Amino acid sequence: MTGQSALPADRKRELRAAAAAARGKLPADQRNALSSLVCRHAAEKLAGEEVKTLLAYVPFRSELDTRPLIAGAWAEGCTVLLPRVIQATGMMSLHPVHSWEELVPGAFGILEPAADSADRLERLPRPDVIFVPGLAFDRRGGRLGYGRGYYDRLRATLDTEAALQGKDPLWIGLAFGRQVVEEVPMDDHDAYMDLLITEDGVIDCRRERQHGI
Ligand SMILES: Nc1nc2c(c(=O)[nH]1)N(C=O)[C@@H](CNc1ccc(C(=O)N[C@@H](CCC(=O)O)C(=O)O)cc1)CN2
Ligand SMILES: Nc1ncnc2c1ncn2[C@@H]1O[C@H](COP(=O)(O)OP(=O)(O)OP(=O)(O)O)[C@@H](O)[C@H]1O
Repeated sequence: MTGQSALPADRKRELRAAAAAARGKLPADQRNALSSLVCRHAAEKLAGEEVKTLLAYVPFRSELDTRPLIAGAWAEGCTVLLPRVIQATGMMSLHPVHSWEELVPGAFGILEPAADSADRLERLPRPDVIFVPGLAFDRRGGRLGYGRGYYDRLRATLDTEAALQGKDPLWIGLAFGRQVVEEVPMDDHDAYMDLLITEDGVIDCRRERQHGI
């Protein structure tokens, strides 16, 4: 990693580049092995939580491969929602997906539900769990994404709805252990994770924040 600059925006940019490079250096076979470990920890966590609906993401570039987690959720009869990026507004719409065949390459080449996918979040049960991608995380639940704020905006939207419905989804960051850093610089709008899952297991970020560690 390079030395710290004074401004959070500069530090984020530096960390983004370093984290993307570190993740990209993982050979594919290791990435697959670590991904299945992370997915196994995540599935175990879900089994204990009575999850009916979850929001997942389909990996791109050298991201952790979440596909075993999605396939496992289908097998368990969970409703799996996947996001579709709406570039014009910076928002994401959420759609139930039942098979890989329903996906098409969308913005940034990420596999997403097709644009004409009928169901939207408004008419759906809210996700009980949200799996969040990221370039880097810290143990307190700090997260660094690609810098477009999609998940921060989703959080803001869901928080407004939660105030009406009284139900908060569990936010879970998924990452390789090498993506966990000492501290991610966080702005006011940045959403903290509740849990972070790596190949080493589950980190309760809420507890880490409470105990100031
Ligand atoms: N698998 C997956 N799906 C996801 C996300 C993710 O991180 N992973 N996102 C999480 O938010 C959203 C997509 N966000 C993205 C934001 C920026 C870039 C991107 O290519 N950025 C340029 C930086 C320059 C620029 O801003 O154009 C780059 O990285 O080269 C890609 C995806 C929604 N879906
Ligand atoms: N709730 C929000 N409403 C409007 N704009 C927001 C909101 N949250 C974040 N933004 C904007 O999004 C931009 C990117 O934020 P940030 O650098 O934290 O992205 P990120 O979390 O790394 O990216 P991503 O979530 O796409 O992976 C910032 O310019 C920020 O002002």
